[in-house]
Amino acid sequence: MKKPVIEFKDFSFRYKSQTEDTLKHINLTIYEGEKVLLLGPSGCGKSTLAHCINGLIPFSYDGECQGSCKIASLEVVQSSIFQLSSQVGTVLQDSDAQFVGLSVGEDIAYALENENMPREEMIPRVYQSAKMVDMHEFLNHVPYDLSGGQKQRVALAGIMHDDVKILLFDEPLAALDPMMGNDAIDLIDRIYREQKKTVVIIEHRLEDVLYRHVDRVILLQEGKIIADMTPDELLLSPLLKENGIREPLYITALKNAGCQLQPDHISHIQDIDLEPYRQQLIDDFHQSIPSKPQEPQDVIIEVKDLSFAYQSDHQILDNVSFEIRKGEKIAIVGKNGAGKSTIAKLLCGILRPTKGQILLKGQDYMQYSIKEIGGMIGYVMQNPNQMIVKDMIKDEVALGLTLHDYSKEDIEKNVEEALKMCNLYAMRNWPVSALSYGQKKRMTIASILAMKPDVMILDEPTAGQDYRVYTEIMTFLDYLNKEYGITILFITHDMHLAIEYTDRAIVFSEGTCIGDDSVFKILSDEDIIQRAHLKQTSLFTLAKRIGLPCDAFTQHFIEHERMNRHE
Ligand SMILES: Nc1ncnc2c1ncn2[C@@H]1O[C@H](COP(=O)(O)OP(=O)(O)OP(=O)(O)O)[C@@H](O)[C@H]1O
Ligand SMILES: Nc1ncnc2c1ncn2[C@@H]1O[C@H](COP(=O)(O)OP(=O)(O)OP(=O)(O)O)[C@@H](O)[C@H]1O
Repeated sequence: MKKPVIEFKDFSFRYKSQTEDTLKHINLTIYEGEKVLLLGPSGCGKSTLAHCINGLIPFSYDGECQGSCKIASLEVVQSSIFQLSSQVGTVLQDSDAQFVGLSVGEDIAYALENENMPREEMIPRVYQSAKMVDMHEFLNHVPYDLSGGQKQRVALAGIMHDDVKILLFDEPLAALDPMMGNDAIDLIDRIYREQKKTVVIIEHRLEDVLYRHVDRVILLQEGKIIADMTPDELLLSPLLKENGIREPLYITALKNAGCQLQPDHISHIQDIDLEPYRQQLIDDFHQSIPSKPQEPQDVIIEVKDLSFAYQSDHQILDNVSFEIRKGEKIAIVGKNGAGKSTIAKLLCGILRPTKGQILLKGQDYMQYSIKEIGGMIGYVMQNPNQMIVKDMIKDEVALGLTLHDYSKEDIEKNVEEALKMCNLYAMRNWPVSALSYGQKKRMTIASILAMKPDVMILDEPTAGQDYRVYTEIMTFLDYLNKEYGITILFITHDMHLAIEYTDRAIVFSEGTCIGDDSVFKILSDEDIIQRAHLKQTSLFTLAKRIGLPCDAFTQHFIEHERMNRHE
């Protein structure tokens, strides 16, 4: 008989500053050794449910609980945070918020130190874990100097030693490069199988999580559980579409071609029997009409032989050169720590090159002040918490405009427009602290949009967003690009975003530029994929299995999606 380890019975929770319950009458039992995926649109209460499991509610977040929530037989409201934290290990969405050590090594060793493990035993264990996430060369580094994905890797390494029953992952993939994302899902799967832990994963990237077996998917909507089923059942139901969650790309491709899906291993592209769908996919593919390439525009940014080091003995970027033309949409892709955010900071003048030159509209960057560059090039950082200064949403979005001496009327107008565009207008008078992570991210995009820059650089703009918001943000950026000619650079680990919304990819690996071509060509190049830790989407796998050309098949899919969006 399976033993329940997480039990919610008619459980509701209301944050102190909210007038309505965020979680409403939750009834949910998760059994020992199960792997469960928690899905739902942004703001539906996934992280709030996670906070109840790891004890942050009621200990760190003020509010009112009703009903019962038992974790490993402990009634949460009657237990201490220490009792609960010895049962649950958490990897958070915001990797900055979870460091406890002063160095990477100390951080990974934390759980072992708590167990009083002797040093000689601990050192090889820490090295081994760091090696599993490819961070063994960073053991002496300060966590705060790491790239976003490197921080997330350290958090994953740390959790491997936790002697806990339950492991909770709140968007573990958001900052990881595609190859590491796969490795992380493998790693979680291994811990689940070998150590028989109960695993709860919150993640918008359904397809990436389903890469390995999941027992159940729980779907949350406006604080209520609306579905609890197997992945196959969920993929066959209309629930994903109805709730604004992106289904795996190969499923969409099969549906686009008019295939009637059968309930047969459809949650794994490798296992699915494609015979019943083959002819339909081929016929649909042959109806493709390729779109016309765009005329090239003037160069707006020119990067020449650029090198950069944070510390003189450690080169981060080495002799990087590329040009960006007005109106282009470019994906900057590559391995965690390759230097993508560093290049973004150089492009918007926050950092200055150690060697080489950057030209903006034909003039050397050195001739502009940081404020002037900031008016022309907007940068939306990866972690919204690193950008936020003000307490109130409206003030935060107005901040850049105020600093650039815009008139009161223009500030009002631009802020209102940007908030509406980012679907935050209804929350304009809220404090920033009441926003979910995904909502905060949208607010930081609104702050930059309000400035109407020539070039926008967005570092993982859609990480942590549900598909509805993802599509809204991306369609909107597409509109800004087409209507106003704004040049857009996306730093992204999301290969679907790259193929669907950009025309060109610049690829970085270990501080050098190893590829600069159309996204389809880049993702057809096995060598670049390996070196830059990229990943072919499931569309490539589907095309390969059917025997169609991968890049043309992907392009056909993208054209179809674009047409659907504009209908
Ligand atoms: N500390 C807080 N105080 C008040 N309200 C909050 C707080 N944290 C979250 N909320 C509200 O609770 C709702 C659910 O937030 P939660 O973070 O659980 O959502 P989520 O499903 O994890 O969203 P996302 O996918 O965007 O991270 C949101 O509407 C948010 O505004
Ligand atoms: N302030 C800093 N001081 C010292 N080293 C730093 C600092 N910021 C970043 N680094 C190092 O520079 C390298 C490049 O980091 P960067 O953030 O540019 O990578 P990235 O390609 O954006 O990675 P990710 O995909 O993980 O976000 C990494 O090895 C990182 O550890």
